[in-house]
Amino acid sequence: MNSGIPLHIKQLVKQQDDIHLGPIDLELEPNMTYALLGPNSSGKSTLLKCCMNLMKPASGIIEIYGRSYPQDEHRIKQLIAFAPDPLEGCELFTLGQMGDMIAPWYASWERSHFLRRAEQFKVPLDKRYEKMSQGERKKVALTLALSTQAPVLLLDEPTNGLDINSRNRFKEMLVEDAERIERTVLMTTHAIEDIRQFADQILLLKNGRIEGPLEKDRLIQSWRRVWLSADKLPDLSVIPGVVEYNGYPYPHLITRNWQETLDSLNANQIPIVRDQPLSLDELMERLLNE
Ligand SMILES: Nc1ncnc2c1ncn2[C@@H]1O[C@H](COP(=O)(O)OP(=O)(O)OP(=O)(O)O)[C@@H](O)[C@H]1O
Repeated sequence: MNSGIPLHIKQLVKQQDDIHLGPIDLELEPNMTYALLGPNSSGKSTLLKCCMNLMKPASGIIEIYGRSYPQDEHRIKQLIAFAPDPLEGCELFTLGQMGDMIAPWYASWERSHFLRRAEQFKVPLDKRYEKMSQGERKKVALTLALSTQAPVLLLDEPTNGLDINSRNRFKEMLVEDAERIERTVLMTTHAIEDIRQFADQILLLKNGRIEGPLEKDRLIQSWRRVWLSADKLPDLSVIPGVVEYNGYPYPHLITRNWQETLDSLNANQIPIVRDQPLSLDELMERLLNE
């Protein structure tokens, strides 16, 4: 069992082409899955690569269980695994060969586990990466990363290109692993289904800064669309939590703090006709655009 913070980013700054990341401060807890969301080209993959020391930040410190680059690189590489999108420099190798190359890095690598993952994904061990489809390539990256059994897992758009069966197998693998090993997962994604199925916490990368972690279930409870009686409309300035009000065709508001809004509507004797949570899709869009 490792002690300390699985991934701790302190004051990271990175300039990459036309994007500027940072300063970023972030602490990830054990046994949590974090979904890192952000617009295209906002720097999500760049941040993951910095965590693997595949890209160097201009400044800042990245610690994995208290160990930092460059002095602890060897030990860190046993604690963290990365499924990039795509795997670079692997065109001529097969999954079997890549497994053999990676295995010595990880004390926790088990060949039987690796073979079972490959079988579950139905990805061939002897086909060269360059000849694989996009989905097969994704399964190679996931098989390798999961087989390390490392306590910190970085996944770049893990379900992008996966067929329905593979997606379900991937979910089963994460659940199965979570029952056996302590693992913190940080995944970038644009897929609402990934957020729904996998994420405990949401991280938003906006304008180079991280917002969050935001607890997914709490967000779902807090954000709500509320329809009001047209007879008695509120003075919105006195209702806390309201982020939007629309009078047509039926008066309704959107709140980011349902409990506070509810209490205030009740206190002001404003009748609620109906209320419902936002869809995850709308919720994430609003968070990203806020
Ligand atoms: N290998 C590279 N060489 C040069 N520039 C790169 C490279 N990879 C990414 N960039 C640049 O870094 C910036 C951030 O890209 P990054 O891939 O980190 O964004 P992202 O948020 O993961 O995007 P997406 O959601 O589209 O995958 C972009 O401006 C991109 O052009």
